[in-house]
Amino acid sequence: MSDIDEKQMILYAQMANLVSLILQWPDINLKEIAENFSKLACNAHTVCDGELRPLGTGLYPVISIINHSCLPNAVLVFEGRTAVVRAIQHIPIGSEVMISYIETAGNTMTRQKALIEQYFFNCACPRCVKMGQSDDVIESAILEGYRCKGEGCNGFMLRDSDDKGFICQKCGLLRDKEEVRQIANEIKTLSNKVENLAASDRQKAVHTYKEIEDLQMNLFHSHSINLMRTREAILKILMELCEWQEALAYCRLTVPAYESGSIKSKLLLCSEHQQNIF
Ligand SMILES: C[S@@+](CC[C@H](N)C(=O)[O-])C[C@H]1O[C@@H](n2cnc3c(N)ncnc32)[C@H](O)[C@@H]1O
Repeated sequence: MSDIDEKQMILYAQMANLVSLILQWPDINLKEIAENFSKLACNAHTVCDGELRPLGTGLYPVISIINHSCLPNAVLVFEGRTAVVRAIQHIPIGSEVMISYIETAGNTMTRQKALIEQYFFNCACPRCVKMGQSDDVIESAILEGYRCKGEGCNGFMLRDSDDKGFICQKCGLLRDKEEVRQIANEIKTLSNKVENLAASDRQKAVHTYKEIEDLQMNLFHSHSINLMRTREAILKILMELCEWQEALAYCRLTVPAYESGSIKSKLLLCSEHQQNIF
């Protein structure tokens, strides 16, 4: 409980009060109920269907002893209500089975933030202990950084020391920060628009997401998470529209971001996703 921030504590206390109001037991221990809510948050898992849509929360005592790694060797999937842990690589006898509690397609800071906020711990996995080291900086620049505009260059870019923009670490080309800002603003405007469209007009939503995709292809590295998320959104709507061939093409486009570096756990889910569609 000591690791939980104040806002979360207040939420647990409010939930405990609600339980007390419903049960009306004279000797109810509010602190104990709040503690139980915090234990549930750290040990429960989101139960998803075959298309990774969340169905609810489940507490599985055996699964809850499995630790987290941002470089997992297994994934947790659900067959109905049954939780299944599936190896995604050879796990030698005596090695620890590790799953990921969070979306692994994110840079170290993003992942650490998610783990602290949702599970209240500082991750000490082999990927997180490399934070700030060159491998980690490169992975972050690929997943969340900008694209080099040099013809055929797929280098990653880092902010230049004069703060004029971003320098490609492969060919040395500078990308002006004003240009980056302008495209980012256009993407933001379209993203605000598309949120309202997704429920009301799917065709228009796909059209707008494709405009965002074009801008993001110009702005971000080809393995960018932002680009992948836009493609996942297009894929979801195409599936709802039963546009299977185009959905398959988009499903395949989302794979490279997961293949980059170490994000292979999601691949298994992605291939399952494809099997469910086709
Ligand atoms: C679902 S439990 C996992 C089992 C737990 N280690 C145990 O002994 O019961 C989740 C808790 O394990 C710890 N944990 C899991 N993965 C970790 C990691 N990669 N780094 C640090 N702590 C971790 C955290 O305290 C987290 O709240």
